[in-house]
Amino acid sequence: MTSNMREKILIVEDEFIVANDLRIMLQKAGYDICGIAPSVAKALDLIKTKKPDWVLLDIFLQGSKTGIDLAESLTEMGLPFIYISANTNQAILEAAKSTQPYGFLVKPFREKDLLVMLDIALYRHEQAKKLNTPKTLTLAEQIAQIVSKADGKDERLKQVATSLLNVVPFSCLNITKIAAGAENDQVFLIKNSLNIFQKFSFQDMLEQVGVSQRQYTSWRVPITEGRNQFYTNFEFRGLKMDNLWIKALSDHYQYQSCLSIEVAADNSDTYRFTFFNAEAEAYNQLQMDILQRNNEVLKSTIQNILLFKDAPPKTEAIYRSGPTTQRLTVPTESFNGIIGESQLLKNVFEKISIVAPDDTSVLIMGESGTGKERIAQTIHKLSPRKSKHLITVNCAALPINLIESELFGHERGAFTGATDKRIGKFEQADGGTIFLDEIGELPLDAQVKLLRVLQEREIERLGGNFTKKVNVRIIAATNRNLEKEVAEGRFRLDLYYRLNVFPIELPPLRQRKEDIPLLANYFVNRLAKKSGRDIIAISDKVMDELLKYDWPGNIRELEHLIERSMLMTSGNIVEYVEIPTTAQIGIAQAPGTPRVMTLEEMEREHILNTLKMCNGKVFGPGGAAEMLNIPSTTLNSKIKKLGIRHEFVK
Ligand SMILES: Nc1ncnc2c1ncn2[C@@H]1O[C@H](COP(=O)(O)OP(=O)(O)OP(=O)(O)O)[C@@H](O)[C@H]1O
Repeated sequence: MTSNMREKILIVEDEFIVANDLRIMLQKAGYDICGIAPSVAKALDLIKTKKPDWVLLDIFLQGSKTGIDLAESLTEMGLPFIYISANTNQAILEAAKSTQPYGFLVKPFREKDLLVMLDIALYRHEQAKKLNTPKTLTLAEQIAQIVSKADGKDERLKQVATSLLNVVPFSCLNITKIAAGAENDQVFLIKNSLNIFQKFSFQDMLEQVGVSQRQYTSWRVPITEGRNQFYTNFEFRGLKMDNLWIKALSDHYQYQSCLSIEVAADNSDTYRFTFFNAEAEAYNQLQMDILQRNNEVLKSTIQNILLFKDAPPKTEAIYRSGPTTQRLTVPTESFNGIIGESQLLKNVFEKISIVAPDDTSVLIMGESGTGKERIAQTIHKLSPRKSKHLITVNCAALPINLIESELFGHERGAFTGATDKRIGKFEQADGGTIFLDEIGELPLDAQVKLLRVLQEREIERLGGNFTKKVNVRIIAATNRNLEKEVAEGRFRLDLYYRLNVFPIELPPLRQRKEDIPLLANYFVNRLAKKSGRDIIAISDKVMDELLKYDWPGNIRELEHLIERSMLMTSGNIVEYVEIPTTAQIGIAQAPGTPRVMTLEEMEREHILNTLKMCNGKVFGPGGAAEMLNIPSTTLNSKIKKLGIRHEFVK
């Protein structure tokens, strides 16, 4: 690995012994330690006078300011930093993560861990500088974008809730006006098991929880309760005793902690944001500080979304209503075969344009069906390697015992059954690009070998005793949260850092609903051409239904649904679409007459139940495939097709 050995490092740490140990280790490795600061104030002084290249910082320091406060100033100054802390509390990790560090090392650590972490951080920082990587949007930037969107109020509120998840973990957000008798001026955003938010009005919520309006009124819910405070464990139980509404809500959804913050609107009304969590210790002062610093952002949510009245439905649309003979304007391909014009997708196009011409590794993150493979194909197509192969490997579809031989090849006789020599995918991709889909599924042994390819650019066939140089660009994709996989020991940290040099996050379809009409028309047109039919339009009613649905299976689900709708269309206008019911996607179904499940729904439910029984295990003995008596590759493709999310699959 190449390190820039004379990098100047500032250590911000209040425990002298730890700081001194760090200094000795780093100096021995050739770094220049330009100072040790026990507090944020001292650190800021030293930064001015000593001009470090890097900062290593602890979280809890002398004085009232924390390392997380300092991190914000470092970001403004463009100074890269790594946390070194003994604290592994989930809430603190979340708060630290929101400051976008180059790494987090947990004390006590081995000297080797420190040096590897720094080496990788330096490498990533160099790459980021070289590529001028657009930094991930801050919360304020994300919310400014959401506020200016044309989406309806509820949709934008749900998007705000999703963005807030980056700085504070919660399963429910309640925004309420603080005034006597203003209980109707409140909304609840509840996260379901698929991480999708649903909006409930006060009345809806009373119904959900099973509380009558009269009960609520008789409880005299204290209106000033919870001003800028967080309640965990004991205190939360105390709060429930004082506030029967919070008790009813929390008992119903099993919340065990909450955090409340007040925000004043321009019209002098005050609103309270209360976050609820099922963990008993989800909240602490750090998150409160972050939210207080973002007070303006919360205020903008009230001013521009909550108090905003939805305009009557747009009349201008590219789809047509009623029987019509006028042909649809079919979108031309927006960006090299990727359809969509939303701002979120345009940000992705910009990133692709920056990274495609380079050899940098790319990590594409996004839910299943968001188009990760398509993005990988586009990057390859726009790169100087376009005339060479793009080899795709789905790491989840490979049987565990064959993964290494698939990727790196094997010599004849390398293992029982290896009757012939095999050229692995890396060798096949030599000169071109390899796309490693579902990289999060790669077993740890294969991860070690992959790391070696990334570092040394060489492979070794199984059973071979020589190494071979390969010139391959790596694009990886995942629909898992790789950081969580790292934290739980299933994914190597060093490999994560190597792959995460240039991350591209693909937003789910529900966050860019403005792309739905374009995509729907594109699929109708494409399928009509393929089947030689003359289907020319989608009715307004169908398009409205498409726009209302949350699309847990994203673009793949939309494509399948359009395909099915077209089969049921006899004329030349798509007038019927069978949107999956909420019951199918894991949300409680509204009361009403029970309906008969379709075979596909039954299949989905049966697979989900089996996965739950097997703790998400698909392959191997005791796995879901074995129980269902089908090949694991078949089960895997059914899981994909039915839009079963990876939370259910381990
Ligand atoms: N922007 C787009 N425009 C047109 N078609 C798209 C777009 N994005 C995805 N698709 C289509 O949607 C389907 C799913 O896309 P893709 O296979 O790339 O998703 P994925 O994120 O890789 O899914 P998975 O994680 O399940 O492998 C494909 O048929 C693809 O062609």
